[in-house]
Amino acid sequence: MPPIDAPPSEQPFEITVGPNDMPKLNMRHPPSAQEVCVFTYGAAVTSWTTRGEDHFWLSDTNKWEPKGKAIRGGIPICFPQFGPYGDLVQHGFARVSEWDINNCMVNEDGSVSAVFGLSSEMKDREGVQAWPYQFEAEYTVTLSYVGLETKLAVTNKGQEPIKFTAAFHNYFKVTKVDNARVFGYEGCKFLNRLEGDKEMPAEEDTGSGLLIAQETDRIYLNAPEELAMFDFASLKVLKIKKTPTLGDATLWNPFGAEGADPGWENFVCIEPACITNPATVQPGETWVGAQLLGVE
Ligand SMILES: O=P(O)(O)OC[C@H]1O[C@H](O)[C@H](O)[C@@H](O)[C@@H]1O
Repeated sequence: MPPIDAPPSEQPFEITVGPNDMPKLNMRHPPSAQEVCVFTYGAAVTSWTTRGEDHFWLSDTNKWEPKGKAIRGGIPICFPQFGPYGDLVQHGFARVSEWDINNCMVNEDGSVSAVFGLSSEMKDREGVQAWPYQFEAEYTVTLSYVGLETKLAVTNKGQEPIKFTAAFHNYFKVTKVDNARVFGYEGCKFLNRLEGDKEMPAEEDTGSGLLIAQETDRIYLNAPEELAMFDFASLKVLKIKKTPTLGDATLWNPFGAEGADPGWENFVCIEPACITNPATVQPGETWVGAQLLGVE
């Protein structure tokens, strides 16, 4: 790690403000030339770079107003509800709530972590009161030699079991959606969200990955712990490793459908999630879901 008097560009943590004075944390891991930016609004990762190259797509339409609208791009956190499956706002309140920065640390192995917190005690935070449970959520973002890890830990602080769905809504940047091939979903059945969540059989494994050639909105069931995406133009391989607690994974691109973000051609959403088998947390217990992202 850099010495304490290292130049500002090498310091691991820097809290600054983004558009409209929205607080954000820049975290660096100089030995691997990685950097990540996380806004406290939604604890939203908005960029992750290796040697200056960003792997996340961020919409040009973002208004950067912390007023109930999620930042589109990066990694919105869907919690405690994925999509419209429940009584809460679409994808839950975590992505439209202001999170605290609980801790920033250099770990023993030289990796760096930032920990964000949101709990039912923070009654002033957007949406929190709409969920009738006592909870403490901790979101840890870590940069290490292997890549970027995001980890959501949810502790039940109440007296009754908590049930929720969640996802890391990754917006991966691609040169063009049809240059991308997704690997890992071969052999998995999926719910087709475009056909009322109809369960579809697994597609044939062609060995050359899945091409998105039309509007796609799917929840893959029992998705493997490792997924990957290859971009033919940039020759970039992106690898996703997820914990078994995130049994599902989605695949989404609106492909120019009505209302699609004008930048739709440049992202593919692959979202490790627990949707079809919601998480249940007993009083006093903690549920943990994590993903590790790497690029080659
Ligand atoms: O527009 P948002 O609420 O951010 O949701 C964006 C997308 O998220 C997920 O990928 C869902 O499967 C899609 O159905 C949804 O359109």
